[in-house]
Amino acid sequence: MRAAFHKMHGLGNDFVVVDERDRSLDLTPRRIAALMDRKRGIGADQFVTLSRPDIQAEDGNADVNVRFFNPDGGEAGACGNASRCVAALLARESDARSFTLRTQAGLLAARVHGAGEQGEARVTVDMGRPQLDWRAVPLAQKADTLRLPLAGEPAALSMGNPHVTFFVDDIAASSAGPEIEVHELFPQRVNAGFARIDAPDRMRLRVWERGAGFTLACGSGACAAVVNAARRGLGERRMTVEADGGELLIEWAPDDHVLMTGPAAFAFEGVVDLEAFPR
Ligand SMILES: N[C@H](CCC[C@H](N)C(=O)O)C(=O)O
Repeated sequence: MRAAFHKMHGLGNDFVVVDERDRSLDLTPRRIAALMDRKRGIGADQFVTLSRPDIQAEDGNADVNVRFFNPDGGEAGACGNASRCVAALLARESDARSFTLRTQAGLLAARVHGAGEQGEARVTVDMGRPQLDWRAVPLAQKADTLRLPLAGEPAALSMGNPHVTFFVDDIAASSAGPEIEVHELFPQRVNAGFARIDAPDRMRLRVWERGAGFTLACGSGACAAVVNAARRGLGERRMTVEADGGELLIEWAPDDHVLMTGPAAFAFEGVVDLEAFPR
């Protein structure tokens, strides 16, 4: 079975996007992982599938259903950079510039500001409300998510996927990612962000992503880091987040929704023979 795909990225956090709106593809976790393999497959940080929304769904009509998968084959409830890319893709198909994406995290509103054919679009996604309760992160036991009982006293929350944020002085020294990802406190594992506050409205951030390792940028991680910084009184509710791959603008709005604005770029398109990859 041959499948068309779009290779896209948000600040270097890159994705293979496949479209199942017209036909289902024979995708298994093992095949998805193989397609993301940078040596054997197309190569990407995450794999994204689009499918037709169920118009009977009680939570309102979405333009598209979106699922996100990590290189280890695990599924993630949210992916900020990929959400911007999906909106930019939809903006190439019509004159519309506002879209509703149904993800595991819920319905996300996206607005595309100028979708260039090959250039970068600038997209704002409403990533919804952060979930601050320990059960929502989730944690394995009751704890104050503002200061977890771990070295470095990080803060934790869910953006539809689990995040923990360490506030550090030396970003380069942040090497605890792999251990934190699989720490027993996080039954669904966790994305570990290391944030250095440079000004009340500016931070530097690196994220060891669950199932992927350090990436050039992490959209949901940037949302988590800004909310956690504001909760701790370390930053304002609107901050520029400087990732390795570039900058995102994050605002924890007065209505408790987190708005993320940044680029979405088209790299190339292709067709892949899925049978060449193990089921
Ligand atoms: N590794 C993340 C998913 C991708 C998040 C990141 N790429 C983003 O832009 O939000 C997780 O397992 O929850």
